[in-house]
Amino acid sequence: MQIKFWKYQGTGNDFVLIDNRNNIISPDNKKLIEHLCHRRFGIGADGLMLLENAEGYDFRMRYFNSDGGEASMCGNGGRCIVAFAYHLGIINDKALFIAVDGEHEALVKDQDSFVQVSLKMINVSGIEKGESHYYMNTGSPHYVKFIDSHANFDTFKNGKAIRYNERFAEEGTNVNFVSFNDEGLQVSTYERGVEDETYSCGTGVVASAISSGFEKNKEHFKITTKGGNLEVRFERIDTQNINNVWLIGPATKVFSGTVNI
Ligand SMILES: N[C@@H](CCC[C@H](N)C(=O)O)C(=O)O
Repeated sequence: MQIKFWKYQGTGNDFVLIDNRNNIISPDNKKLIEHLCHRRFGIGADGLMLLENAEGYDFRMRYFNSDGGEASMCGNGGRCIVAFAYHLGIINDKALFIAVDGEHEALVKDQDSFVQVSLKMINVSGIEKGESHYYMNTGSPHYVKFIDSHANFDTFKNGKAIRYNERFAEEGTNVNFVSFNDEGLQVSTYERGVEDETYSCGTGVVASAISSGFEKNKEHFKITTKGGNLEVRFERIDTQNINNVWLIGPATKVFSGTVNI
């Protein structure tokens, strides 16, 4: 059987998108999802998303890491699926959708070669502050560590060591490294479920901005990632509660095609 797919990327975090409103793919088919994301034997992506019907919402987002496992929230994926819904004509300049972590609003600005998507993320609470790290859930779990510079820094090696340490080995965590520059922040991320450094991670950039906000007493950051630039805004209620979190950046359709499944 052949199915149609679309490939999108948001600051280099890349995804296979499938319009699953007619249930053409079973979300339980882990092997197939892993195969479609494989960079040698499949289409190749950090993750796969199914756009599905959801009563009371424009659509449901189901996100899978490239290992085929249904994962927690993906911020860049959220921005890309909003662009996908816009290109399919499901939404105009606004969206309200449901994902694994709850409902999300989004705003769309068409820039011809890409779509600028502002995505409202969940409120963040229960923030852990350690000697040299922050740990929080921004839709997905994120460990954030500040480093002096990204020059010659090995995100894969250092990220993997934290992701597989005694505390995180079983459940996994995403690991972000943050350095400050004149523009704002530079962030690199090791992602669980991809088990590699990705070019960008939306929920990771949000966790990095919230952590940096405590250090710099700010509520708005411009962020550089390996795959491009993002912006994060939020409102700090107190040391444990962050509300009105927005992740803003480009989402681009790369190509579409059909694949045998
Ligand atoms: N790339 C994502 C995060 C995807 C989920 C993560 N790998 C996990 O399993 O926690 C993003 O842009 O937020």
